[in-house]
This record gives sequence, C-alpha cells and structure tokens, in this order.
Amino acid sequence: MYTEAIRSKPVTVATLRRMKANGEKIVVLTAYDASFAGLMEAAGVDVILVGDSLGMVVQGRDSTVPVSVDDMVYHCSMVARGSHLPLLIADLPFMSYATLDQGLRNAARLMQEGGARMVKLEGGSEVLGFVRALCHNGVPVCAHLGLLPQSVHKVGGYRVQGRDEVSARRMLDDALALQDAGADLLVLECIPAELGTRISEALEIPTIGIGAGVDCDGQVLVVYDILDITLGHRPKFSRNFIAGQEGGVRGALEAYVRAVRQGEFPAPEHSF
Ligand SMILES: Nc1nc(=O)c2c([nH]1)NC[C@@H]1CN(c3ccc(C(=O)N[C@@H](CCC(=O)O)C(=O)O)cc3)CN21
Ligand SMILES: CC(C)C(=O)C(=O)O
Ligand SMILES: [Mg+2]
Repeated sequence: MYTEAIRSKPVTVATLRRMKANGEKIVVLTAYDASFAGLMEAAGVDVILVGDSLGMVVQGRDSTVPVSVDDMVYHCSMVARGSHLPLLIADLPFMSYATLDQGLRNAARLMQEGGARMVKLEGGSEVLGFVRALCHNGVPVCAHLGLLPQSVHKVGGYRVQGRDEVSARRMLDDALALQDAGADLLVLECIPAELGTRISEALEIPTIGIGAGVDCDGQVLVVYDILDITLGHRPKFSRNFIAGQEGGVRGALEAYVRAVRQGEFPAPEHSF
C-alpha cells in the first residue's frame, strides 16, 4: 500500500501527482541543514521544504519578514547536500518577488546556487503573472494560500483564514487560478478543515496542509515543532512526535511519516 515510501529514485512533480491519484498521502517537513535533511530522507519523507520559517526557529526573529534570499540560498544548499531523494522546495522570502524581474532572478538563485527543485511563494490572484513566468521558464512552483506569514504586518497577526463563505469562495477561486497559471503544488495554511477538503477535491494538483485538515493530499509541519524544541508559541496545528516513543529524533521523524501516511495526523484537535 505504501509503495512510495520505499524509493530509489528522486521524487518529482510526477511522483506527487501519482500519489494524489492513488490516494497516498504526501509527507512534507521543513529542514534547514544537511544533518536533518539526511535523517528525513532515511525516514521516508517525500518532500523537504526549506521554509522561511528558519527566520523564526533558527535565527530567533519574531516573523519571517527579515529573511533574505542569501539566507535561503545558504540553508537550501546545505539541505541539498544532505538529501537526494526528497523533492527539495525553497521559499522565496518576503519582497523577493515584488517585481517579475526580481522574482525570476531570485528563483534562479534558489535553483542554481541553492539546489532547489521547486520554489514556493505566498499569495493568490496577485502572483498569477509571476507563476506563469516561472512556469514558462521551467521552474516548478508551489503556491501558498490561507494564512500568509509574510503578510503578518498587513493582516495584524497569525489567524485562521477563510472562515466565512465569501473569503472561502475567494480562496477556492485563487487556488483554481494558480493551478491554471501552472502551479504544481499548493500549501494551505490555517484554514477550516472543510475548506481544505473542498479545495483539495476541486484541484488536480496536490494540496499540502498545515492546519488545513486531514483531507489535504499531504501534510507539512515545521520540524522544530514536532521535536518540541520551538522557542515560544507552538501553533495548535502542530504535534509533538518525540514524546511517547523511544527512538529519539529518528523515531519522531518515522512516527510523523507513519501518522501522515495512515491519515492519523492531523486529528480534530490539530484542525480548525
Ligand atoms: N515554529 C513555527 N511553526 C510554524 O508552523 C511556523 C513558524 N514557526 N514560522 C512561520 C510560520 C508562522 N506560522 C504560524 C504562526 C502562528 C500561528 C498561530 O499562532 N495560530 C493560532 C491560530 C489562531 C486562531 O485560532 O485564529 C494557533 O493557536 O495555532 C499559526 C501559524 C506558521 N509557521
Ligand atoms: C510552514 C511552511 C508551509 C512554510 O512556509 C515555512 O516553513 O516557512
Ligand atoms: Mg514559509
């Protein structure tokens, strides 16, 4: 049943599409260095995200806003050396895709200097032109809707998004438009579980949820949250996987992989 877990070939966009078609859950974790990337590969993680969350959990900042493209390239290149099979995605950080020109140049840096195989960017209708341009240049794209941490100062906090029908409908329309523009994958963050189901069923491309319910095609968490080493607030949608098992860090990663594959995580208490 879990055929994708035992792999010898690198994960590609085609692998992820096949997993969605077969109803096999996609397991994603963030990593910021070679050692963790190697452990995740060994545990059977499908996709590694070098998230701009590194600004908070590695650099100790209070948002992802100060993270630079240089920071992302640096961490991505380390993760690329530590793992070879998981698909490697890197976040384009705050304001690094404010213009098409800047965005294309910075995506090229993440791919060429960082070794990323896909870039991720936050936003809906406002980024469609950029997604199309990346697509035309052969850059695989992961879109990101719902709670957008790079907009925290505009929104005024980290809150569940898409609670009313008007904003839910707008998010679904944005998701369909991103797919049409050529996005290969979509992260849904901090939205009601029913909306996660609705968007995942409406799309051909896989969805990866974080606080978006169990029906997304895959799940992602910040690795420091599952190891319970996050400074300060740990979001409600995360779960401590190091407790209650004896395998240390390796065991926690394996427990996360198993829980996502079997649809045991997220449970209702991790969902909105
Ligand atoms: N350690 C860590 N984990 C993350 O998941 C994460 C980061 N850092 N940094 C970058 C972004 C920021 N994220 C966040 C940060 C806070 C909440 C949060 O406090 N959410 C509330 C929900 C409040 C509501 O009900 O509206 C929560 O209690 O979970 C959510 C996502 C997700 N990402
Ligand atoms: C939480 C995930 C989706 C992310 O964008 C990050 O780690 O930066
Ligand atoms: Mg991010």
